[in-house]
Amino acid sequence: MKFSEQLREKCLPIWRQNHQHPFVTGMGNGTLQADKFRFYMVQDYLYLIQYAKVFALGAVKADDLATMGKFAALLDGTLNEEMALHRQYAARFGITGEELEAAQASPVTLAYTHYMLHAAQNGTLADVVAAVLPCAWSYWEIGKELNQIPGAAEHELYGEWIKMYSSDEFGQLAQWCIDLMDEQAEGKSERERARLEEIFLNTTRFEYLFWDMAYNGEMWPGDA
Ligand SMILES: Cc1ncc(CO)c(N)n1
Repeated sequence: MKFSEQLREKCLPIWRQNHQHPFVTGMGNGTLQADKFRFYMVQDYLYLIQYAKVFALGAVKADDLATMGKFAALLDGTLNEEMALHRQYAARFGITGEELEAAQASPVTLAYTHYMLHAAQNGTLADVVAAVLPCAWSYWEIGKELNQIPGAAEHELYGEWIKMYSSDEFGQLAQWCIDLMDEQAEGKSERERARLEEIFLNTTRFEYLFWDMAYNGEMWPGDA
């Protein structure tokens, strides 16, 4: 079994919980309240700013030009395509790009992004990939699953989200991360593989916490 398959298998219970989270199922059947999505969109924008930096660290840690170029493409895709979706949604909610950028990160957004940056900054290229893989892979799977629901991709609010994450373009980037994980795990010691598993497990858990934080509008104590 490929290393990436082993990772996914080990996290399967949480992986399934991510797919079944009411935020996710609510986007699929259109019942998610718009204010929950608005909260998510702002937090996800802040998340993506830091996530983009993890891709930049991937370029720093790569030791061949092809891999550097791919991380540069992932960085560009995040800042200029994925975040353009968020900026469009924000405009519909009456929020400007500047307001988005200046928003306050929630405890979970901060913990998740700092965890990824810490793993990437202190680790090898394999650690960088293990940190970002659940993000790209689970969004692609969720996007494809929601896209199967008749009419979901045409929903006036959630349709664009579903189209973006189920797209072939997003899927190709996710697949590239999966393949790079397998390539990087080859020849690594048991100890190193265990560390990669731990990082993958933790960011998979953070994906769940992120959906939950968005669903419940969780902010800092004392903040609305
Ligand atoms: C929290 C989170 N995980 C993954 C993605 C996919 O890029 C995203 N936009 N947000």
